[in-house]
Formats: sequence, C-alpha cells, structure tokens
Amino acid sequence: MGNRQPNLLAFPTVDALATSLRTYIVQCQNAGIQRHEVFKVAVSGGSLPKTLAQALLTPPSSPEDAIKFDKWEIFFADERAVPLDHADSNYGLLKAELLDKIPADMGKPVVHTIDVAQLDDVQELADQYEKLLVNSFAARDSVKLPVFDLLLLGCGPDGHTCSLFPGHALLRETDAWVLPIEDSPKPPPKRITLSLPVVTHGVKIAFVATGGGKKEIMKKIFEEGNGLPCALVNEAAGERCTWFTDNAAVDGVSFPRRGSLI
Ligand SMILES: O=C1O[C@H](COP(=O)(O)O)[C@@H](O)[C@H](O)[C@H]1O
Repeated sequence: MGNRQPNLLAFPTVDALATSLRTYIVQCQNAGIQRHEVFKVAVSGGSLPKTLAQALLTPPSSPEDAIKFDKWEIFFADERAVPLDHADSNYGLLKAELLDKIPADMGKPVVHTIDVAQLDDVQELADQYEKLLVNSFAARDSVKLPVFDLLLLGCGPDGHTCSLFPGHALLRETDAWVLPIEDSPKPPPKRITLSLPVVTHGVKIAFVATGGGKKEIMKKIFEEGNGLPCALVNEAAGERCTWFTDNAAVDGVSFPRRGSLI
C-alpha cells in the first residue's frame, strides 16, 4: 500500500483511545466548518456510540478543543429497518448513549434518521435515505458522490463494516449511494447501508475497534485483507483512514503505532 497505508493506532486503554479520538474528531469538525460551515458526519451503531460519548462529552481543554454540536449534521452509516425506539435501532442506540446526554450549552446536532414510514419496503427506505443525502449534499446530477467530512465506523468480528458483509454482492455496487439489504447475516436481516464508494470517498474515515474479541479479525484485515469489507475500505482510502484500537484488539498484529496521534 506504500504511503497509502491507513493509520493504525493502538492505545493501552479505551480512556486513552477516547482522548485521542476526540482530538481527531475536533480536527475533522474544524476543517469541515472551515470548508462549508457545517460538519457532516456519518456514524455507525454497535459498540461505537458508547466510545464516542466518552470521547465527546468531556469538557474541552481549550477553546480550540470545543465540540460545536450546533454545526453537526449526523447521518447513519447504516441503519436497521426497525422503528426508531426499537432495541435494534442504530439511531436509538446513539440517542441513548450520546444525543440524550449532550448538555444544552454544547448545542444540538441535526440528526438525519431513516423515514420510518418506509419500513416495510427496504429498497424504498434506502431510496428515501439516498434522496436525503442528495438534498443535503446538492443535486445528484452535479455531485457524483457525497463527501462526508468524517465517517465513524465500527468493525464486526467477521470484518463487516456499516452493513457491508464479507462476500456479499453489495460490495460490488458502484452506482447507488445507499443500499438495501434483506439478508444480513447478523440480525436484524433488513437494513440499509452506505455503499462502499460513498464510504471510501469521505474526507476522513475512522474505525474504532476495541477488545480481544476483535484481534483475530484485525490480523486478517491488516495481514491478509482477503476482500474483507474493512480491508476494502483500507485499500481504497489509504492514509485518509485511521483506526483507533486498544491493545487487546491488536494483540499479535504487527503493524500498529502504539498510542501515537496522527
Ligand atoms: O451490525 C452492526 O455491527 C457493526 C459492528 O458492531 P460492533 O458492535 O462489533 O462494533 C456496526 O458498526 C454497525 O453499525 C452495526 O449495524
């Protein structure tokens, strides 16, 4: 991969990881606000929202370190086709872990949820979410792909990210921005997900992977690749992609720069 290698950072604890993740997110936020006065960020579900809350809800160490939630537009990197208050909803999880805990003086982000009126038709659900992106990122005719300022992603123990699963036909999609999936190997089966080209087109892409349960797949992603969805993101995004891991998740992986910051 040469100088297009992703950054792989390993921290001794999740606390230390969260501190660096915050610094990184603030840099992305400030760059986004400078570029177009807002910060457009896509977030995943799973274990990410908890770590994200840990990173974002601490008081700033300086004015430059401030989280400006009133400038944030939050989109979902993937979402399950369930009501927003369902236990499987990625929005519901983010709400419980982060959104409900944001103090009033930090501002309120705009949060783009799925259109729950379309839950019965997952293709329509994906199409509606794509339309939302078209409206937010300008007309599709003039914009080939939406460019998120940052995508915050998780990595499943099988190497999936968003709802892009190993070996699935959705990995070959080149046109659509948002895709439906009806046969997710991880429940619930019906979901929507950003496509690989949209994910890899972001200004910055950050993965958060913690715990010993991730170490086998981390070895495969970084040492073999094997067409795993997370490895495909690494290959396409190169140095725009940064992994925030703890030591347990990269135990035995030869690559990481320990705890250093970008
Ligand atoms: O199903 C999903 O799983 C992935 C990974 O979750 P994790 O708990 O292993 O971190 C998550 O990134 C994705 O958003 C979610 O829908």
